[in-house]
Amino acid sequence: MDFQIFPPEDGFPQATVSLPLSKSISNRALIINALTPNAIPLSKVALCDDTDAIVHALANPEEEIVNIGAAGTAMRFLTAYFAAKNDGRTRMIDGTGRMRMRPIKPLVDALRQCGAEIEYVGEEGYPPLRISGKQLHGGCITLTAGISSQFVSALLMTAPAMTDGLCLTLEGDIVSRPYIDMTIALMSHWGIECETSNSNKTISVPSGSYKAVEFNVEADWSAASYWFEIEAVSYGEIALKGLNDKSLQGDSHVARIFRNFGVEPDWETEYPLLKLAPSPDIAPRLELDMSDVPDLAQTVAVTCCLASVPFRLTGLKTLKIKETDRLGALCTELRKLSFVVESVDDCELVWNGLRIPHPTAGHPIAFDTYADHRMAMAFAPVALYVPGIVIRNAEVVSKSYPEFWKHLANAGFRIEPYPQQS
Ligand SMILES: O=C(O)C1=C[C@@H](OP(=O)(O)O)[C@@H](O)[C@H](O)C1
Ligand SMILES: C=C(OP(=O)(O)O)C(=O)O
Repeated sequence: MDFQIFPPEDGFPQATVSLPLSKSISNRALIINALTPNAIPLSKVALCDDTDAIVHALANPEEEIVNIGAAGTAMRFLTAYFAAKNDGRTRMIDGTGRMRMRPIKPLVDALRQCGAEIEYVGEEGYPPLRISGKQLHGGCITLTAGISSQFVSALLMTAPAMTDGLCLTLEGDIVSRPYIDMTIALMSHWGIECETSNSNKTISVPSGSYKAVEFNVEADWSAASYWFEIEAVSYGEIALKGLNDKSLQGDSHVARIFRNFGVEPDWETEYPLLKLAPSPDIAPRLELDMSDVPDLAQTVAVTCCLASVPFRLTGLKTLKIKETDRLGALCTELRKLSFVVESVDDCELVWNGLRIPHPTAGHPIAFDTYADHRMAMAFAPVALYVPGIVIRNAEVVSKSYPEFWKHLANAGFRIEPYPQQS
């Protein structure tokens, strides 16, 4: 379904938004709980496709084909989990067409070194995989850390179930480091302490049992980022229910990034209220290394364009292997708004302020979403700038934030189905 979006009539979005729960935290908590003897069930987890994929797979261990859809974390975490599950079962784990293009070789190689039996069903290095669950021995291994931190998290979480534990040395640059720190922090909550050494490049995990504990999942800071974007271009009144200042999520960094646009959360109010300074001191240009916060790249790039802030975002090499090639998708879609944004060396996104009008032939500007929830959510606020834009295949938001459109409507936006073009 395609949606046409109009801003609130008075131009000021107003809402108290009940943010979704963090899918990254939910997915880790579910895997760790599944490895915990007599675990205490989680009272709430994120309600979204990526978490549903893990909930379903864990609840149906007899299924021979595990379909995780488009969820990268589910593919990587469950590969390690099922490889280390000593139940003698063989399962095939598969996902969408795009998932079959997302690399998994470093994780498979590492698990094989730990004793796992995993085969590629199709192309070498990519899902689907055939996995036979067995007792892994673990040991000392090295892993390239520049493709996805999810490989590291998957290995760490399953390591206590390996007879010798795991000593993991990360090679090369480390992408998405805060997600590794999140994994280590959650394992500690469940009673397993990882030790880091060698400038944080070596992580040792003892063999042992997680302890049954209670746990509450935080609200999702990546989802909050779209509300920061809305505030930055509208002077709205947006309260973000459930948002935690002291968060395990690296994407909480969005609060610091958005100071560059004059937006700050007020933590003194009942729910954190986003505030835009009356005469915001907007950065003339942004230079940001995004390697710790790749999921914020779309939000920041679109906001910069709408706020006329030229930028250079670096550390983006993983964007090409996410739900879509996000570098290409951003350049193509921002071009529809006249912004000439360029991808440099497949790892940077640069806009020097150049704008070249893009003909619309009298039609509303329609943004393609490439089966990527973050494309839909980052471009929706453009309606404040060009009323009546269209977001194609708007249902993609269900990957992490199914209620996004409902929340946008609650904030005063008018959202109408738009006839699909053939
Ligand atoms: O571990 C996680 O929960 C995630 C890690 C990141 O992936 P990469 O490590 O592949 O960058 C991030 O983009 C993804 O949305 C969630
Ligand atoms: C990259 C993402 O998810 P995943 O890698 O888990 O599919 C995301 O949610 O932006």
